[in-house]
Amino acid sequence: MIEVNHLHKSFRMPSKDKSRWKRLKAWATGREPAKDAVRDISFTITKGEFVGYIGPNGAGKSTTIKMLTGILHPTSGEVLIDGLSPHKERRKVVRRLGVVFGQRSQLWWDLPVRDSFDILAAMYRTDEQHKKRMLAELDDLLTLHEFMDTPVRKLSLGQRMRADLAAAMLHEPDILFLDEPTIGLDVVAKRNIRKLLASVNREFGKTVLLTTHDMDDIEELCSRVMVINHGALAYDGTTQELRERIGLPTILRVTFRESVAVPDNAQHGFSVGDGNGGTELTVHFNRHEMQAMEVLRRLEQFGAVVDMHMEEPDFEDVIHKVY
Ligand SMILES: Nc1ncnc2c1ncn2[C@@H]1O[C@H](COP(=O)(O)OP(=O)(O)OP(=O)(O)O)[C@@H](O)[C@H]1O
Repeated sequence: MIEVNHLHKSFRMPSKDKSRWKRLKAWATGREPAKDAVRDISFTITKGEFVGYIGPNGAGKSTTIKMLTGILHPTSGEVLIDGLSPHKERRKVVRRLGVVFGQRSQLWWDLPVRDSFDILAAMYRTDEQHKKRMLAELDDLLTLHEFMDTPVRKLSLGQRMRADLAAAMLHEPDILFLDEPTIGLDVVAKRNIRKLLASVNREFGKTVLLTTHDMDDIEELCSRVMVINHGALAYDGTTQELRERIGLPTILRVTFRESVAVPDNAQHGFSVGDGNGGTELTVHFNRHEMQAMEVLRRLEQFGAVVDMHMEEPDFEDVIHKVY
């Protein structure tokens, strides 16, 4: 179980004063300006939950995760992992945690995957038999044998993510922190990783906290989502309720062979945006109510369509809408 109570983190920022003396004085007296990266966050995650932790760049996600793992000390407030404080009892806590960073691997770049696992097993003092049993279980789940003897630098991104996931689970932690595990993957690899993450949660019973900028990750995997913005928790609830709250329209940009004039009519099922009267028209529609093909079919009554381009609402707009 993860308990977070009134968590706060502020960073002291170097003074911008031009005078070196004043900058030194600000540093020595602790009067440098402070930046609040995480502001009074509280939540509880119970065993077996799969929770999304989302927010725009700079919102405070990594800072929170770093406090949960004991890398950073909170300025105030408290984190408890199974009743233990990560920064006071770091050794005990890290045994219960597995962490995957999509942007950087915790494996040794030039070594075969197998050697990285050996090093990690030694670091966690996992005995040989236990390691073999765990690797066999993880191989069943993640098909590791395909690349066990390949140096990490030669793995595809999807394979590297599978190897990193195995590395994070080798010491059998109950809790996984996944920081953008699908970043950079193509559609097929993303789908595979999502399937694996779902099994890790359902079959292995791991509690998962997932940070991502990919709304599909959230929609497919998480029963609960927390949104953080400017360091504060803006939403904590089910994905279903979040989806309903979002309700932002999808944008369709359509190019017609000739200029069109489309009357803005609620009966269309879409609303007309920029470009009416010209050849490039923007329309907005709700994907939950109507499919893009149906919108196109209706638009074709007004002229021949030669090209189209669909855009989902911007992630940050979605988050703003959540407030
Ligand atoms: N060591 C640090 N010193 C000063 N400021 C920091 C430090 N680490 C983070 N910050 C600031 O705290 C705020 C929150 O940063 P954080 O990395 O937690 O955001 P994030 O939500 O993880 O963003 P991203 O999605 O871009 O990874 C940002 O304004 C960042 O500049």
